Amino acid sequence: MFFDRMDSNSRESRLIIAIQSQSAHFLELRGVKKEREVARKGKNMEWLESMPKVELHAHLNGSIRNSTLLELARNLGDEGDIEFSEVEHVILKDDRSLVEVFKLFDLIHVVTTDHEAITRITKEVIEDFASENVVYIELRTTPKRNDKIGMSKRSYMEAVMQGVKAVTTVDVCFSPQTEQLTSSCHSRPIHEPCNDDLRKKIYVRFLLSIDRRESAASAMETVDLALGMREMGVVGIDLSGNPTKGEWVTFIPALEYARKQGLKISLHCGEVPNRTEINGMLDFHPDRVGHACCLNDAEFECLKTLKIPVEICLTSNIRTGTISSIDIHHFADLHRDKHPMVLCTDDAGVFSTSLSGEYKIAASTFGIKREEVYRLASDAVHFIFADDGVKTELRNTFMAFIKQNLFSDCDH
Ligand SMILES: CC(C)=CCNc1ncnc2c1ncn2[C@@H]1O[C@H](COP(=O)(O)O)[C@@H](O)[C@H]1O
Ligand SMILES: [Zn+2]
Repeated sequence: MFFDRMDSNSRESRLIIAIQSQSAHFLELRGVKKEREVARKGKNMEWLESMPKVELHAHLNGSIRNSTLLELARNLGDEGDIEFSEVEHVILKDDRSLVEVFKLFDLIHVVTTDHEAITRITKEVIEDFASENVVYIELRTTPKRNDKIGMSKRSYMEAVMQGVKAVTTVDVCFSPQTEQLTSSCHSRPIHEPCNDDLRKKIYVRFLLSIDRRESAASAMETVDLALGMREMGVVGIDLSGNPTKGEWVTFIPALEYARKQGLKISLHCGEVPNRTEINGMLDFHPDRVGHACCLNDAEFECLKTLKIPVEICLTSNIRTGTISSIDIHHFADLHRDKHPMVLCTDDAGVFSTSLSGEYKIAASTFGIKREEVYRLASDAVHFIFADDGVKTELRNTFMAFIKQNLFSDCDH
């Protein structure tokens, strides 16, 4: 009953879906075997947990804890709003195709889209990332309107901000304005892993997402909202959603307006082999792209020439079959060419992963040495959308960590 919105409306999208589901079984088997291998190799890599990390591609609702999702669904079931037994297996299923992932998102949104739930999810997601030493995160979320419960895009975002303020287990710096004044922000160094007595600290910034199913006017509303929330840490706009729906050209006016007003732009690019769209997006020259999986040789060369930083989401790509096997992932090519890129989770809850886990997979699959992993993690600071003050502090954090861990006995 939640899946009505998932109908595929074009011949092209039906074809893509058919191809992907045909190969899904084979890929799943291959994927599971590979994942086990990677987990075995990555066993002694706890140091990745304590390494400071920067997360630049995390969808708020995709990062929800499984336990929270189940609890919220059960509550709605108790109130008679949904049939819990119908949705439980959808939540608990582990391997999902691209189509199934978007079905799950529709379900997640039914369960999470009220102010209280959004506040809770935001708080938990920030705490979870901070607990694995993520020191800077750009969380992205799609502001939603639901007239039935009096939710506007603005009140949705206010609920998100309440969640940021509700975090108690770590220090959160989220507003460029108040950061200058708050003693716990710029004046105090970020938690050093060798000193567990210090409270952890995390910088939080937001990208507002435009869902590909939205209209041009609705996208413009999101951009206006983002512009009005810059003092609350909104730094950019993301275009995301089911890549077989909608057309990216619909959103060009809103994205151009956002850019003109000083917001940064990240686009989900090349999740499916849509040549016109991939080329259009590269021509637009966004500040970053997510995924960049289905680029042909010429497009890949163009990406490299333009030096557009790529948000790489290994587990997401493998789980959804966007990339058939981890060892042919374009991470290796980009890494070899020193192309700007950053490892990210995409949807840590939906894909049961973590940022440390993504580094673990990259290090063990592609044989990257510890010093090189440190470089990869610290280079991410170049591509963040926050201001230079934050960049400087993050650079110092990484330098201190690397010094301590390469030249001392602090045991990790
Ligand atoms: C199947 C597949 C390739 C998934 C992985 N990558 C994704 N691609 C495009 N949009 C996404 C992806 N993961 C999450 N989203 C977007 O983020 C939303 C969830 O977070 P939020 O409600 O914006 O807080 C989803 O509904 C979707 O619009
Ligand atoms: Zn994404």
